Formats: sequence, C-alpha cells, structure tokens
Amino acid sequence: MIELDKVSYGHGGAALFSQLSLTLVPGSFQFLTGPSGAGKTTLLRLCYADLRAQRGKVRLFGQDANTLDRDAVAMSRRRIGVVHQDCQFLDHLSVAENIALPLSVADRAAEASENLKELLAWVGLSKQSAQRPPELSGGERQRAALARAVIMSPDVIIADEPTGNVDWEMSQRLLALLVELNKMGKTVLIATHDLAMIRSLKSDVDARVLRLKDGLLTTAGAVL
Ligand SMILES: Nc1ncnc2c1ncn2[C@@H]1O[C@H](COP(=O)(O)OP(=O)(O)OP(=O)(O)O)[C@@H](O)[C@H]1O
Repeated sequence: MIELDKVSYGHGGAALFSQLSLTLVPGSFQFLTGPSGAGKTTLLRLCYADLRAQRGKVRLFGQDANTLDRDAVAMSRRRIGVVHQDCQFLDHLSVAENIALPLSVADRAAEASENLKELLAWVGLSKQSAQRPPELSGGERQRAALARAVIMSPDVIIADEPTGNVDWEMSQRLLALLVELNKMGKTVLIATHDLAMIRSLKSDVDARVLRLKDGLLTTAGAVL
C-alpha cells in the first residue's frame, strides 16, 4: 500500500536516517514512537509524499513516488488522510468549511453536505460546526483534524501526534475513533510519544509498535 524501501533522508545535509524500510500493509494499525527529533514527522511526510526520498524508493499504491508527476502524486495523496501535528486549519473558515476543504479542493464540494453532517456527529462536533478553529479546545481541534483527514474516505490514515495536548479522556476518545476507522478496513499509522495511550489499546486490535531512534527503525512488537 505504502512502502519505503531503503530510504535515506536528511534535512540540510545531515542524514536523519539511511536505508530505512517500512511497509504499511492494508488494514494494519501501527504506532511510530521514538525520541523527539528522531525523525518521526519526516518519516510520515515521506509516507504521504510530502517529501521525496533522497535515496531509495517510496511506493504509493504500487507506484514509484519519485517517478510520479504532481497530478499523479495528488491523486495518490487523496487516498491518504493526514492528521497534522499542528492541525493546520484556515482560521477564517468555519470548522465545517475546514473539514470539507479537501472535497472543495478536489472539486467535489457537492458531496459535502450529508457526509459532513455525519462526520461532525461522529467526532462530536455538530454544535461547533459554525465556529472558527481558534474558538475550539485542543481536543476539539484534534477531532476536527481527524474529520478533515477522513472526509475523502481515504484508504490510509496517517496521524502525527493526534493526542498531543489533550487530556487522558480525550486521548482515549481519539484513539477509539482511530480504532473504529481501522475496523472499517483503513490502514492506520500514528506517530506518538504517548506510551500510556499505546498500552491502553484493547487486545482486539492487532497493533504493532515501531521505534525510530538514531536513524534506525525497529519493531518493538505487538502492543499487548
Ligand atoms: N524542514 C526542516 N528543515 C530543517 N530541519 C528540519 C526540518 N524538519 C525537521 N527538521 C529537523 O529534523 C529532525 C527530525 O525532525 P522531526 O520533526 O522529523 O522529528 P520528530 O521525531 O517528529 O520530533 P518530535 O517528536 O519532536 O515531533 C529535527 O532535528 C528537526 O529539527
């Protein structure tokens, strides 16, 4: 589905990792952990073709990302929903408009209304739909970011610290939403420092934990 094959990457010359391989198997649920600055966000950005590998190959849905033109990358990206670490909302638009933005960008705005209502209810933000992002709490922002990530019905969800800056109850709620998506068949990759959240995962989810440290990606094994 998404495959990094012996990929090397560094920002501004210094190598963050080299010869790193990672496969996102359809339907898998994986956590990516590791110390701050280890390169988790960078690795996620390679997975959704926001960065190009400096060496090695990134395959998106069977295609070599390095050989795809911009339009083809954009098409592949539509199959990947991303929850960014800092949410990245447009503050002059309402919560509902922000969530629907990927549909507007893809010229599919007409599909928004029913979909959007359901999604807002699913993430518990029906009442906040007309508000602006700065008026939301941290947990509400994260749930809005998750709704925006899934509005295009992507096959893969990539979430960068989706439970950063929220309390335990909210992190459990966000995790439950991500598990629900996985049970619907979505492939899920979550970068997180939140080991307690990982440990809280119920045993009916076949989750794996990957650890990125000193440029090496190791499998920390099954969660439970
Ligand atoms: N655009 C950039 N330009 C230059 N350096 C960058 C850039 N993005 C990241 N870095 C550097 O690359 C390293 C890895 O950053 P990255 O954000 O991938 O790590 P991370 O594991 O996600 O960290 P955190 O857990 O703190 O979010 C850091 O030293 C960071 O300063």
